[in-house]
Parts: sequence; structure tokens; C-alpha cells
Amino acid sequence: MPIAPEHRDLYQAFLDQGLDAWLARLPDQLARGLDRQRFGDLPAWEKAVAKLPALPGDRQVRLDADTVSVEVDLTDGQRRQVENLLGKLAPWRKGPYRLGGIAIDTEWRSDWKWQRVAPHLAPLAGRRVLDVGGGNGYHAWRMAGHGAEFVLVIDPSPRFFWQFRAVRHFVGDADGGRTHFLPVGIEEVPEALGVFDTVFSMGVLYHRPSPLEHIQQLREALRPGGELVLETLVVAGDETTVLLPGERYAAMPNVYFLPSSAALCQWLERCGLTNVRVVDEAVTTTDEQRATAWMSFQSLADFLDPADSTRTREGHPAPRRAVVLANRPV
Ligand SMILES: Nc1ncnc2c1ncn2[C@@H]1O[C@H](C[S@+](CC[C@H]([NH3+])C(=O)[O-])CC(=O)[O-])[C@@H](O)[C@H]1O
Repeated sequence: MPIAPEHRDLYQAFLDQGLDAWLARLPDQLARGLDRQRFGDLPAWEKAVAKLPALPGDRQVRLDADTVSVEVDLTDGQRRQVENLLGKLAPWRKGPYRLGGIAIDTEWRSDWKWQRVAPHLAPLAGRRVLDVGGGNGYHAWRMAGHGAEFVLVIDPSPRFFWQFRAVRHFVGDADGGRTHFLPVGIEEVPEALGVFDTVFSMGVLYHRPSPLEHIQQLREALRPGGELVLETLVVAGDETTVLLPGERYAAMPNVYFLPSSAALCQWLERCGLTNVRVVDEAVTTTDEQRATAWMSFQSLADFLDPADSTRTREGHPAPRRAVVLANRPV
């Protein structure tokens, strides 16, 4: 089967990185992750990205600033066309981006999370990085901006795949072709890979019904000595505190375990990670997650108790997140 043009770089990168065991599974994974029978909107997203205007080679790409931006000369007509086409990929949740003069004000100020995480990381320059549940790739571009050699986002959302492709259209090869997106979940990562220097899992653990299994999968993707960056919802408490909310948490139906950061550290240690440390813990504000023109559905403010913003509308503690770093033992 011929390789579709949008996947050629991914195949080449897997070859270059020696990810042979995974390479063999790519055709199946891509076919399933982008299956038009499963995801009826796929043709519309693909068409929107295909219609983006061809861009001049001369452009200014910034992957090392809070807004991932590509400045390029467009006519007024082209700019309106770009705005319209990018709008067809909405809702845009992770960003901010500025592409061809169009500011995409996303639901999340994902740059704020990056500011909490980045200062604590082993320098990313020259590293192979996996971003599990990386959304549309905003943080991946920032990782490339820090000089990572190979950044792979895995996320099962086909919408985010096409948002990533839209950003790729603007970035061109300014990142040296080091940033990639595979539309699969963590379950699809081959077992015992042991190759990544840094593995990120941000905003994913609380969606996993088996959090210890998730941590073990993350550990197995790391090379010995590699660094795990785990960011998740936590609750106040000691190492014995874990909340399993009911049907919904802040309106989300698929939320499972919310440990305290102390309990989370213990989980990581029990899963065989070392050097476990909490580097940040903060309440999520309605300035960080909010509805915008590019994500016009309800957002955090609608999910909190109107009379008490320290509670969700279901009566649980309001969202609070911790960033924990750890290493796979050498
Ligand atoms: N099984 C799975 N495997 C991998 N990813 C999954 C899975 N199921 C859902 N996802 C993906 O996990 C992401 C969770 S958002 C975090 C984004 C970014 N990391 C952020 O930190 O801003 C949550 C948040 O907004 O906090 C979504 O993009 C899902 O598609």
C-alpha cells in the first residue's frame, strides 16, 4: 500500500530513529486512527488543511515563545481564507498560536503549563521525546523549540491530528522536521520500547481507569535513566488520600483517580521509578481555561459551583494540578 504524502515524514523519522518494531505497526495504526467510518468529520478537516494557501519560503517561525507563531506575508484575501479554514478545525483547545497573522486564542493558555514545567526539565536539546496525550501538539512544538532531536505526539483525537497538520503547513521545515504526530492512544505504544529520553504525560492520568498501568507503560517507553514528566489533577491530602469521583468531575464523564501529590509520588515509586519529586502544584484558574472565539463551548467557569469556586458543580474540590518528575532507574 503506498504511503500517503502526509505520513511520509513520520515513516522516515521512525526509520531514522530505529523504531523498527513500531514502524511495522504504523500502517494499521494510521488506518484505524484516521478511519473515515469511525470519524465522519475527517474528510472536512482534511479538505480544510489541503485548501490552506501555498506559502512563500520566507517566513519567521517562533517555537521558543509563549505563542507558537509563523509570520508570513499573505494578501488580505488569503488571510481571510486562512481564518475561515482554521475555523473549520475548531474547537481549538491547546495553544496559543499565531499563524499568518491569525491569532488563535485557544481554550487553554497551554503556555502557562509549559512555564510551570519547562524550568525543571533535564535540558531537552538532542533528546528523543514522547508526549502522550499531547493534544494538537502545542507543547511538542515548544519541545522542538528547546532543541529536542525527535518529538513524537501520540493522541487518539483525529481532529487534533489535522490541527497539527495545519500548524505543520505554516511551520514548514523550520523545526528541521523533528516534530511528529501519530493518532493513537498509549495502548498502541509497543511494550518495553525503552528508547525515549523524556516521556511526558500531561492531563492524561486522571482519564485512565488503571493509573498504575499507565505509569508502568510510561516507564517502559523510557530508556534507563530517562526522565518522566507527569502532570495530572490532584487533591489536597497525604499519601493515603485518593479521590474517585462519581459519574462526573467538573462535567467530564471519564475521570477516574485523583491522588494527592504525596500519593502520586508513592504510586510512581511503587511502579519502579526513582528520584521522584513534585516540582509544581497549582489550582487551575478560569483565566487559564476559558471559552474563546476558537472554543465556544462551555469551559471551566461553567463547571464550577457558581456559589463557591473552590468546588466543582458536583461538589468535588476544584481542579488543582501537580507536576511530578521521576527517572527510570539506570
Ligand atoms: N488513551 C489515551 N492515550 C493517549 N492520549 C489520550 C488517551 N485518551 C485521551 N487522550 C488524550 O489526552 C488529552 C488530554 S488533554 C491534555 C493535553 C495536553 N497534554 C496538555 O497537557 O495540555 C486534558 C486536559 O485538557 O487537561 C486529549 O488530547 C485526549 O485526546
